[in-house]
Amino acid sequence: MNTATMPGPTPPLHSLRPLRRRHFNRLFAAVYASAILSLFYHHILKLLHSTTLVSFFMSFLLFISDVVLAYMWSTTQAFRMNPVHRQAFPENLQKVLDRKDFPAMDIFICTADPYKEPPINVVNTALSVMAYDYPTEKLSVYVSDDGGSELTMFAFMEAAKFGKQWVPFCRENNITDRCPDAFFTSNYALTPNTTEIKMMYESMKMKVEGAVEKGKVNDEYICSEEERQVLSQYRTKDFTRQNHPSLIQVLLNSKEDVDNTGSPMPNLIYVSREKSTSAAHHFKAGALNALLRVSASMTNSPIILTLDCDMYSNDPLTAKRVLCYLPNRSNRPNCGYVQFPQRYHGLNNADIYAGEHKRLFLANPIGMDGLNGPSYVGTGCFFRRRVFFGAPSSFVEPEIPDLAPDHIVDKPINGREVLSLAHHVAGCNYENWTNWGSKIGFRYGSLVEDYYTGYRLQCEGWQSIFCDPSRPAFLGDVPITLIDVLNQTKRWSVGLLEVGFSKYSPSTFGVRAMGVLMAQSYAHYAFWAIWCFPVTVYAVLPSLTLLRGIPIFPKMGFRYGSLVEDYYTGYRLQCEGWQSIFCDPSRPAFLGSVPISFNDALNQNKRWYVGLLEMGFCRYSPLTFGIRAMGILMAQSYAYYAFSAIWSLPITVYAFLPSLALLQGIPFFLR
Ligand SMILES: O=c1ccn([C@@H]2O[C@H](COP(=O)(O)OP(=O)(O)O[C@H]3O[C@H](CO)[C@@H](O)[C@H](O)[C@H]3O)[C@@H](O)[C@H]2O)c(=O)[nH]1
Ligand SMILES: [Mn+2]
Repeated sequence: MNTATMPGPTPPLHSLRPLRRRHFNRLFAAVYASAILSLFYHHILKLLHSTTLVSFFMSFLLFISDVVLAYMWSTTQAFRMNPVHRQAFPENLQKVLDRKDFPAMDIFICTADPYKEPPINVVNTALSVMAYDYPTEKLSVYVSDDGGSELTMFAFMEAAKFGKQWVPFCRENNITDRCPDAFFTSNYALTPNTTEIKMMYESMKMKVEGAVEKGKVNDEYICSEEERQVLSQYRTKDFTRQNHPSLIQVLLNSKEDVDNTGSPMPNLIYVSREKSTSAAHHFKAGALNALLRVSASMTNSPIILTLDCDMYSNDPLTAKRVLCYLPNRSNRPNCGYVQFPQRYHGLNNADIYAGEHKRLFLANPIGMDGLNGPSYVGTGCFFRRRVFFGAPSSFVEPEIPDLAPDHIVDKPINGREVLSLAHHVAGCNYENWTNWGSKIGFRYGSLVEDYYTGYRLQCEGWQSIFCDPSRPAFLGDVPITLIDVLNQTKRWSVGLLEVGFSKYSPSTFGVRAMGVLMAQSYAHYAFWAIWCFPVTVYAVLPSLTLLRGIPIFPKMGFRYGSLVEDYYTGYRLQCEGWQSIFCDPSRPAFLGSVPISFNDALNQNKRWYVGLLEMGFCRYSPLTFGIRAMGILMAQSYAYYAFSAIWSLPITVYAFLPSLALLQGIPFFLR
């Protein structure tokens, strides 16, 4: 029975708390902005007063560098204006929603190359989500294989068998690490049960890795005529990864397949979209759009999770956590997706290479979450299927009505009718003359389809939510070799610049569509690559100018002397070892005039004090340099003057504090 219909207060599903530091951040931004303005004032003076071409050029480079730095700083401020902290309470879900009313979920896992992305890891990712703490018959896992490889297909045929043991094993033993590899490398309890399942896992792993090593599936591993037929599709003439027909295989069907306890299994569907060297395939965005359509023809679940093949689920509660927000339970009426941060396993604690991208994936999203919601980062993101079909208020109809997000599929997923539609929509020419990639689905036009798609969705008016539970929901691999990191950085920079300089640039189109602060956040990423300019200039220019003896930074006045040149000069002479004599005859040898107006006296005092303090705190301070140079007594005499300004502290305190204390009745002096 659904308790939500019973009277009484419903327990909260989530909470939202703005962080107190936002006040400080705003104040700091104001102060910092004025400092930047005065820096620019200095720069402009410097430019106007430069005498030679070389010094003008240097000043100009520094000026441009600082302009870039200031611009990037200004974009980061959008993240700091209103950071928020969110919490979900999945434990309250059962009081609000009956398990049978949980929405179905389609989970998309992309893989592209069996050699760079070992199939056994992809299988681990898939198993970790198939074992979600969620009604299994409502989960459908779709694997997109852009590598078009029999190795991946074989790995998933094995995974379908192993899953029938693994899913109930996790459920019955209430395992938290539902990614098999993570579980077997953790400190798990050794029972006959775990030893048995570990052996099954190891045997699957051996077969899959053995096949990858050989580059083809061994005949002895193929256990049925059906499997042989499936694999033979990859062995036809002219079959290459860039050129092959669409391959769709229902490996598990929740209506028919049961696990070893008799409970239904999730759907598991392998998809390798049609590829042809003459048709654009749009990389991952293309793969995701093919999955959007294939899944629409088979299950059409209202909620979609996208995952990179290396990002396994680290928390079985995640799907339930999402229900605390989606489809319509958040404070955001147009919430289109819930983004979890990218977290990684296998980094050392200090993460000395900053591979975790904490700013990108943790610090900045809480700032965007306080505005209209975080950007989409390609993985660990739960979407409402509806977001891919136009703005919240204007639905864009797909060309086949059966692909629309509200269409209910009531035919068996491995029936002829469904499969023929699925193959049709997985075709490489299917998207020609349609809205896919522009108004429908994941957007084409940038190498970073995730950023671009999230950006365009938010421009349409969709909002999002950032969900960062203390136990990471997903864990992925971080690139560890220099070449991989460079490649990734290059791909990201180019992709982001493509958006920055397109007609949908955040600084033009974006500002109008989503307001200044959100647009600034997106601009921060779009123009991420321009950091390289100031970084290069500041890395190289100072050393070059030093070699040429050209001063480029403003001079600090007090280094060169003191306002009280008399005191300072005498002091330095005595430090050098000169001595002196005091002569005070009874008739004054000289007479001067004394300042008599209050203002003149104040001015003189101020000048003296500042000059003396300059001395007291410079590197020739009587307290340090002086003691070594002239002995303690002489140094003390000079220190007496150098620090004469600090009299002001006790004088002020003794002037005010006793009266204040008296007024407040606080006893102050000894009785
Ligand atoms: O033609 C392609 C290329 C890639 N992929 C898959 O896309 C995912 C991400 O690709 P990867 O090479 O690992 O890129 P990363 O830079 O590590 O990924 C980050 O950046 C990508 C581009 O912005 C996003 O798609 C990812 O979600 C995000 O994690 C992987 O699962 C690939 O298998 C495909 O399916 N088809
Ligand atoms: Mn990756």
